[in-house]
Amino acid sequence: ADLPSVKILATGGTIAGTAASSTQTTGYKAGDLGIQTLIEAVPAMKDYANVSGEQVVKISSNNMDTKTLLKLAKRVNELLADPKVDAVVITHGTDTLEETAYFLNLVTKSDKPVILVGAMRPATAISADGPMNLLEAVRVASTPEAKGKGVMIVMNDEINGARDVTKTNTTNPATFKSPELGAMGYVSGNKVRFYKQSTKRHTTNSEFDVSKLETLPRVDIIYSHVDDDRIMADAAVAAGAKGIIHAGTGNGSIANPTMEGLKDAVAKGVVVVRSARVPNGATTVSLPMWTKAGFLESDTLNPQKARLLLQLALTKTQDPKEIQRMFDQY
Ligand SMILES: NC(=O)C[C@H](N)C(=O)O
Repeated sequence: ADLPSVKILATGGTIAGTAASSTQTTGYKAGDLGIQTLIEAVPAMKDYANVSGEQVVKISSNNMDTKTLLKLAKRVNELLADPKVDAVVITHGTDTLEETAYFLNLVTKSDKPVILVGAMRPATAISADGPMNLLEAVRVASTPEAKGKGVMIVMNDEINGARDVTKTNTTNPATFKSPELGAMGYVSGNKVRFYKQSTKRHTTNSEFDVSKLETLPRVDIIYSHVDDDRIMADAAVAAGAKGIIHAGTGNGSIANPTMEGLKDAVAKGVVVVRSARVPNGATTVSLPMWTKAGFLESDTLNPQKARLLLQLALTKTQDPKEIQRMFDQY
């Protein structure tokens, strides 16, 4: 009775996936099972928390969209404003798990724990990873130390911070890692152990607010490559993009023809941010002409997270200096 109250919001994903046989680990139906079935599969959760569930959507997370992100964020804020709710756990597909986690890290108005969890094997598989992951997510959510650390992903015995975590393997259960910057903690045996946390702004220290938003500005990602040209930049502008994230080669480098397209985009009022297709390291100014062109830099945010930050930034300002400040702080 004295245990914390944890609300589990379910969105679908492989953790709720079903396949025809116990050996099938690809080609299954993601998001098939409802939240009640997931809760019933892990009775041990009641040793750590009073859990209750709520189904938000039932999707495979490759289909996540702005509408659902905003709906989820608003519901999380509503629940955490309730003194009877101590923490929220969100079950989610792994494909875009890092994006939803980072988005919530920026817009959650509470220091109560918000933990995202998924699975790489469907619920019907031998050695399905979902039930243990869910138990560990609830355990972390119920730990007093989890408060105020920002949104986290708990999977495969690791606690990773929303800002630095990324999916690193297409099929392996040990897929969520914070390369180089490292995990925040472990769920190890009977202990939840924390070692570090991000110094970046998040949750109660964030300036972003979704409470009055119905949509977000369009921001496209351009992935650079050998033989790159300006066609994607022109297409983004034609589609009405208010921002472009350039996933550059190396330290956010840009091919000359693409550079021309992006310069024209800036001239039309589009905010261009240099990120990188390289998984580690901060994007810094390596050529003065990129600064002169008005391009901003994403720091260590990968392109998909830089996109979300730019979308939120554009709900507040168009001023490149202000937006660069945000990239430096979040
Ligand atoms: N492992 C998974 O959850 C993958 C699935 N396609 C999803 O993101 O919903």
